[in-house]
Amino acid sequence: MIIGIPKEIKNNENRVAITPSGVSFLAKGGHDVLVEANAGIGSGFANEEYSAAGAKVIDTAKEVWDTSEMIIKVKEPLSSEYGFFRKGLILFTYLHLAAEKELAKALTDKGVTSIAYETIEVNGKLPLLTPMSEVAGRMAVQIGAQFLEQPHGGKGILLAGVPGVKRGNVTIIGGGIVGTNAAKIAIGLGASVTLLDLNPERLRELDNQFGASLNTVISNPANIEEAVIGADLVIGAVLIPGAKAPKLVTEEMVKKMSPGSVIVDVAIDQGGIFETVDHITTHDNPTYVKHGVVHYAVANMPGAVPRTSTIALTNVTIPYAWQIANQGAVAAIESNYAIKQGVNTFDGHITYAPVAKGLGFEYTPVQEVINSLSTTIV
Ligand SMILES: NC(=O)C1=CN([C@@H]2O[C@H](COP(=O)(O)OP(=O)(O)OC[C@H]3O[C@@H](n4cnc5c(N)ncnc54)[C@H](O)[C@@H]3O)[C@@H](O)[C@H]2O)C=CC1
Ligand SMILES: CC(=O)C(=O)O
Repeated sequence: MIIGIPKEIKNNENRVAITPSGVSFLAKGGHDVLVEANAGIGSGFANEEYSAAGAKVIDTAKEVWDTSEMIIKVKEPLSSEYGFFRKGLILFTYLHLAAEKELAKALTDKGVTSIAYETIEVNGKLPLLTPMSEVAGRMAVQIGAQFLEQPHGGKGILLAGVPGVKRGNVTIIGGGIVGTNAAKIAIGLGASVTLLDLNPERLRELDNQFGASLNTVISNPANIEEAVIGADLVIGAVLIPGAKAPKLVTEEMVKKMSPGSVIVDVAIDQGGIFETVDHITTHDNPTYVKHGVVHYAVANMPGAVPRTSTIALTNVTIPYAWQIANQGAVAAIESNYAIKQGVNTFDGHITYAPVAKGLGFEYTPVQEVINSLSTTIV
């Protein structure tokens, strides 16, 4: 198969979808890998390393998109890339379509086979989301600590406190991968940490893992309000796979937070959990202040630590890319349930139920679409 790796174009997105060792693996398997010139520079991988690994380095994004049967990316295509879509093209990347109506429309209008990293599922877990959630969870605390500093607009507190001065309060909403990693770092910094989740079993596991250094609280509106109002830093880490994130923190709650507190809405890629987060921010301009509270809502946080993130991401994506490249999309979808769960659009249909519901579009199971096709699709 011809596999294309365009350079990422989102603001400060320095990750790349494949490392030179990933290229070598695919190339040795007989696949042609086209890498756009300088796609790996931000992650510290030079064009020459890709060439040496067996890739063909291509000057323009257009040539990469137009020549490839499968495009592997990191982030969702931006509108300037929609013109490259065509029927049967396989797109393997993060998509977060529940928060991206125009993209969902463009993918279905053009009949792209889009396979989203974040909905590939194995035993109820999301293995292609996990490493980036680990990165973002760990980053959320260091970013929050930075914006609590007065020169960065915060109230001027040190999360760790010092002898004789109390520690800062960190509230984490959602106790999955992001939440657990945020808790680990916040506890390590010496903050007083409260974590809320809907799932009592998850809270039990976290209680066993962190002991008395973590307050675990069941998530409901009253408990969220209490934990948010008393916090210096609130981290949004909720996920309902594929679906738009629920707005759990209301504007009234944010108004009651003390001035100079900080919100880091990691779940912004699925729409965010704070009513007061009304737009996605960027690494260039990461925060805004509303009701005296600093809001951070960057949807590609791992893009700021690209070397770590690229290696962590490609560790988990390459085996799936390998299977899709070897078998073609239809056979890979039919033979691997994890890949089937990743398919968000196929032949003009939305094939992932929570995305369809979130966008108000019709849902068609991918197997139904495949069965209805009389012609063979790659
Ligand atoms: N902004 C960024 O750069 C990045 C964002 N993310 C996003 O972070 C979010 C969280 O991801 P993960 O931790 O991997 O998900 P996860 O599935 O591991 O954890 C989500 C947790 O939310 C809990 N939850 C669901 N409804 C809840 C409610 N009403 N109240 C409290 N907890 C609730 C679930 O029980 C689960 O424990 C996702 O939207 C993910 O895409 C991940 C990586 C980077
Ligand atoms: C999960 C995701 O969207 C990211 O790492 O950018």
